[in-house]
Amino acid sequence: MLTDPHGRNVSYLRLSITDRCNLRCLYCRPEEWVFIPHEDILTFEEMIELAQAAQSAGVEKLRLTGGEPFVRKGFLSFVERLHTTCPGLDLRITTNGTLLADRVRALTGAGVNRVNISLDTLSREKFRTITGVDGYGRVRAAIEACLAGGIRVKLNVVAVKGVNDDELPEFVDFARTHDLDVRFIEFMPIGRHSRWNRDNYWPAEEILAAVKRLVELDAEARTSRNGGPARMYRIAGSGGRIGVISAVSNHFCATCNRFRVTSDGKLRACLFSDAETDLRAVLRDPGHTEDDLLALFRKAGRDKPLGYELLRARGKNAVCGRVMTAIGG
Ligand SMILES: Nc1nc2c(ncn2[C@@H]2O[C@H](COP(=O)(O)OP(=O)(O)OP(=O)(O)O)[C@@H](O)[C@H]2O)c(=O)[nH]1
Ligand SMILES: C[S@@+](CC[C@H](N)C(=O)[O-])C[C@H]1O[C@@H](n2cnc3c(N)ncnc32)[C@H](O)[C@@H]1O
Ligand code: SF4
Ligand code: SF4
Repeated sequence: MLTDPHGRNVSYLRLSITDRCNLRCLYCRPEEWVFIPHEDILTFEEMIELAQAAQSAGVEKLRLTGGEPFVRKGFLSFVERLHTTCPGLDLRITTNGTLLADRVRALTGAGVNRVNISLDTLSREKFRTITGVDGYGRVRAAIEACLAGGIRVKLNVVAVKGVNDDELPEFVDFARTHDLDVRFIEFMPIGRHSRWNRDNYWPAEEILAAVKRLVELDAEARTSRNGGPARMYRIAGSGGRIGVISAVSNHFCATCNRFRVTSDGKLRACLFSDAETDLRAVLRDPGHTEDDLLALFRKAGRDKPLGYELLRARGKNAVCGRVMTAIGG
């Protein structure tokens, strides 16, 4: 088990499959961006080796993210191989949902039965404004296909004042009528060109207060030890839940259980820290063994920061330089 000086254990790894994406969400990355060169991206074989090493180090849950994981050619066969090679690893995916609708059966066959889908608006027009693409219908179709196919869905909504604060009632209604989790994520000041500012930042407590004016909420206890940072509330009389991820206002770093690996093989012990450990160099060294990777994991664990301290120290700048599409969220 990987532990750090703050008494935290790492049991959850987020692996970015690619930094490429078919959307250009305004809160996530700048219009123009230089992608990581192809040869620097880990091969699927390298990713599988990494997942095996992580499992040996005590990782129980692996989230595949991006960029958009489904844009990478061969992604589904990779998931299948991962499922076979690392039985027992809880496989999850975070996706924008645009390429998902007709892949649901293949996903369940590959052992994935929980998917987090990002959707920041319930308006087709606004979707186009936020993402630059007319893809709203495809995401809605993916949600319906997942629910019909037995995949549990959580919706991720990045809460941006002046963009989607007017849609709170519609999202609450969506959670209630679809019996699913809708989680509002505080907009984080990530990436050198972040559009984050005090005016568009919508704090979780304000969101919760506004939801409580609409419906009665019952706080839910955390049940999974590999769970994420969301605080969840059940909408009274419904199977739907509302959650907040208060990454800026109310840090959850004291219980942080995760590492991240970027698609170019850099281990980040904290989302907010650009301190990275180069796993790719080890993976591409013909003489390497799993122990070499484990030694790097342990070292990164020992140096894992408390992200909120970095947030506090950032002044007016973004908390880190890498963009979200490259880190994986
Ligand atoms: N600051 C911070 N934000 C996080 C962390 N983990 C996830 N997030 C953010 O939470 C949002 C939702 O992330 P997801 O990819 O759905 O993952 P998750 O919330 O861990 O998912 P579950 O395992 O289903 O709870 C994204 O914006 C992430 O950047 C974390 O450790 N620190
Ligand atoms: C970087 S995306 C990658 C996976 C996939 N493309 C998607 O959108 O779900 C992972 C998560 O990060 C969230 N995200 C991106 N930029 C963010 C920001 N600046 N603040 C908060 N969350 C952000 C997205 O909404 C998404 O839920
Ligand atoms: S990586 Fe996800 S959040 Fe970022 S632009 Fe793509 S779809 Fe949007
Ligand atoms: S900010 Fe860093 S330390 Fe805090 S919860 Fe997120 S990843 Fe963990």
